[in-house]
Amino acid sequence: MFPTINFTTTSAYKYLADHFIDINETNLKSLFAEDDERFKKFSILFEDILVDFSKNRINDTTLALLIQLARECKLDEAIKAMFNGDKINQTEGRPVLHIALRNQSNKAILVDGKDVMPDVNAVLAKMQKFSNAIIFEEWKGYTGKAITDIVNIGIGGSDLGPVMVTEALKAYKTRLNMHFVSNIDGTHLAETLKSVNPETTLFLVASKTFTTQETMTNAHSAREWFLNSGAKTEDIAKHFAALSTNAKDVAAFGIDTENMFEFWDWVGGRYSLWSAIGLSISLGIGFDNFKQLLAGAHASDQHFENTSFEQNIPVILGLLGVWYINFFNAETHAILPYDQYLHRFAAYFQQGDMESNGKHVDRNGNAVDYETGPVIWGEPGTNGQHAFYQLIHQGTRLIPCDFIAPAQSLNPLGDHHNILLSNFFAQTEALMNGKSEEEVIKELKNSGKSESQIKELAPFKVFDGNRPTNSILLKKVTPYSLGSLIALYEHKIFVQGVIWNIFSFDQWGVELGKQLAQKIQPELKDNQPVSTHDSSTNGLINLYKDWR
Ligand SMILES: O=P(O)(O)OC[C@H]1O[C@@H](O)[C@@H](O)[C@@H](O)[C@@H]1O
Repeated sequence: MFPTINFTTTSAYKYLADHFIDINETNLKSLFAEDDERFKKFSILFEDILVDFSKNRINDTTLALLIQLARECKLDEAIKAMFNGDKINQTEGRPVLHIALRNQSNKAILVDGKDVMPDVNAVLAKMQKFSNAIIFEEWKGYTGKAITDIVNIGIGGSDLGPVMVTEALKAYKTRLNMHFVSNIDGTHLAETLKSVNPETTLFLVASKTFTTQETMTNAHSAREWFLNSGAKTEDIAKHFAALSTNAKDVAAFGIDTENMFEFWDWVGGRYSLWSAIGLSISLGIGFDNFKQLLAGAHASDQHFENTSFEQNIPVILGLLGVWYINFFNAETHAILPYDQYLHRFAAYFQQGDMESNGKHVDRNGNAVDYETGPVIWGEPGTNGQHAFYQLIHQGTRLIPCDFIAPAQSLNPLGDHHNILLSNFFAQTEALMNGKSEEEVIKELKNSGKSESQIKELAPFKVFDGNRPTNSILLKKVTPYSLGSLIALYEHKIFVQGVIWNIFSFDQWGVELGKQLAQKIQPELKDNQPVSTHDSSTNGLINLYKDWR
């Protein structure tokens, strides 16, 4: 296991703390003015993805110190440990091997002395065969009709990845209509079932554990709906498949284990879209495109594993995050894709990042005395511009943002893409440069305002600027480039977890609410008032009982 180091005790941290005082007084604009090479120096081209991090509040010294910090925290050893299959998810005693799921090199990866690749490849082959049978209409429903609709029932990692990717790659869609049901709110399933026909619908019950309450409740209700439509129990085999690590419970549910697509406990839920959980992706965009997604992610894995820290995108992005969170006290990080297809990208990484790095104890079990994972949020541009960008431009908080855009549109339509991209370029420029009082006054004068009006209005129109952004420009959103992009973000989260000395691959924080809900559920069966909770919880439950 790689060593546990409190990053605030490293020499790099101390140098960074001093250096921060200088940078905090330096303006990004002047950093650009001083250095013609800044863009060249602070951007990385990786295949068809350009990551421009030059509009960050850094100079050569900052970057060198951040990299020293990574070295002192033994990031190199941590990366090796993950790729080696060491049990780095220590609190659950498991390795972390989503990289094996997309290991196109087929190099052996050992878990407890056994190469996992033959099993990974066998499930991929099964997914290919199944996807093709459904897409090309060899597989028929119980009345002999081809499948037209897929309903994926899952939540968290068994939902967000497939939703995000099938939306992002809609332009590559097969003939199948995709639906995703996650919420335990009956509305989600009921509304979905209104639009599908039991004879032509395939349900994928996606759950790593196959015990998640929301998913199992939705799956049982879907089965009941199917059987109520006139189908028989033996017809379930044609209309239900399971994506899970839990063969026993899959069989108990009544799903033929022939229709079970397996994965393993070394795949974290929020890192599972590359596994059998990706079956909905493979059905939605075709297996060859799913393979391309894996290939793109594999390229990023190799980049992460083999590139020097100075040129390593996840390392740089991760360290920049640490710089803002731990030195500038930034609390949030916005992900802003200028691509409608990527509209669930930020939502996906809310789980990816916040469930991974929302931790308050270090790897020794001690409470940390520094901040860890940020709040991740975002919406696609330009919608965000007309909603919350006001706060990013003129609010009191520092919000580092990632701007993401493709150079080529998948729907070239008049001048739309140039307009979209002009906004993409303009926003980061505006956030960096801001608008000085002088400029504002000049502008107001030119618009014919009086001296007193100018004096009155000017303060509201000033933009401080100096607000940091990354620009990620993709040539085009393809299965391959999307796979690469997702994996770069995954590894960024890993880098930050190592610096913060926390376990990024467990998620104990989701358990308490689940436990309490299980205690409360039986109390809701009758109309007797409850008194076993605090007065607020009692009051709410009792009013609910009155009102329902
Ligand atoms: O895939 P299953 O096991 O249904 O879990 C679904 C989700 O449950 C949550 O409570 C978390 O643990 C997530 O990490 C997970 O993705």
